[in-house]
Amino acid sequence: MGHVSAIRELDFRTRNLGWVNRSSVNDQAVKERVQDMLLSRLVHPNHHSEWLTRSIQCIDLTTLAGDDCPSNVARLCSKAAYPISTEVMHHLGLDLGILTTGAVCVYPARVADACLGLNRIGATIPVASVATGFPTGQTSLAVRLDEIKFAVENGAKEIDIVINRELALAQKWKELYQELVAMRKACGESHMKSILAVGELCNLTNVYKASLVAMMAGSDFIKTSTGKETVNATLPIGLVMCRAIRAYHHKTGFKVGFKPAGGIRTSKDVLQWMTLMKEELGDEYLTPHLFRIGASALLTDIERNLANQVSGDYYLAEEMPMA
Ligand SMILES: O=C[C@H](O)COP(=O)(O)O
Repeated sequence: MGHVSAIRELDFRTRNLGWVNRSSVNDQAVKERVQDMLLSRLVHPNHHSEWLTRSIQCIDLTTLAGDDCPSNVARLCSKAAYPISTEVMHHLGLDLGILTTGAVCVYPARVADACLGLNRIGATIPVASVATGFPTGQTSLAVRLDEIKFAVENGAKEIDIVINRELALAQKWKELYQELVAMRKACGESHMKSILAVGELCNLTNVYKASLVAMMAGSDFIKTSTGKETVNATLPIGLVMCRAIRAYHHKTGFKVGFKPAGGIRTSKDVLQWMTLMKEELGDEYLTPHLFRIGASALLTDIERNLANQVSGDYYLAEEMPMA
């Protein structure tokens, strides 16, 4: 059962603020679990190519710059549709066109350009839009909801909203839940990915509580960061969010996806994040309907690593096509 369609029938019966208020996180145990994972659970080098290729399908290929324009968004769309070179695809035994990124992610004003860019090359990759005053969310709720509607009307199938940090820091979980329910409604048929901006939530207990509230309000994904905070996606924070996803699934039966984002730039980073997903949530969470990686520069590094497997040469980032 899909979370989005189900939530309408639910009448929000999954809201359980008592559970939120009672929750707490043991920081030391989180640290030890992550250290153990990094020491003993990482992917064997023989499987790196396979895992890196798999990771490409989970990337939300992102551009969120003040100077974004139709031409760089069109290039992003081509890169999303053809993420690695023909030569590397051939070496991996893959047909051209079969491997794409999970989505392209842009500002609301660039959604129409992204839809056009993808249509022109016949790609059916979803367009994700950030919204609700990204990255800070510092505007009225009415304006934040209008921005969601604008992105949806322009063709965004996924909306990456930011939560109201003030409400989370003040422990106003009911008010945060109500805002998120309003955002969920504004998203309509489009998926809602809720960005917690974890680097601004002060502690891991707040990260866990905000994760629960976002899921109770109907988020399809919970996402770590905007990429604009001082602290973005870290493995301890990711572990806490994965545990919240697991607990929520056990209690309600809903599987919510996870999107680490911000500062994920290397193949080594992505292999660590994939290990976390596999260890904490299982293989099913290594697929694009439950796992996305928000990244602007990661794909180039993956491409360099895959090209190295083919030729034995190590290329500079600028030597990669459309890097
Ligand atoms: O949601 C995606 C992030 O904004 C991307 O962050 P990044 O530029 O650090 O990869």
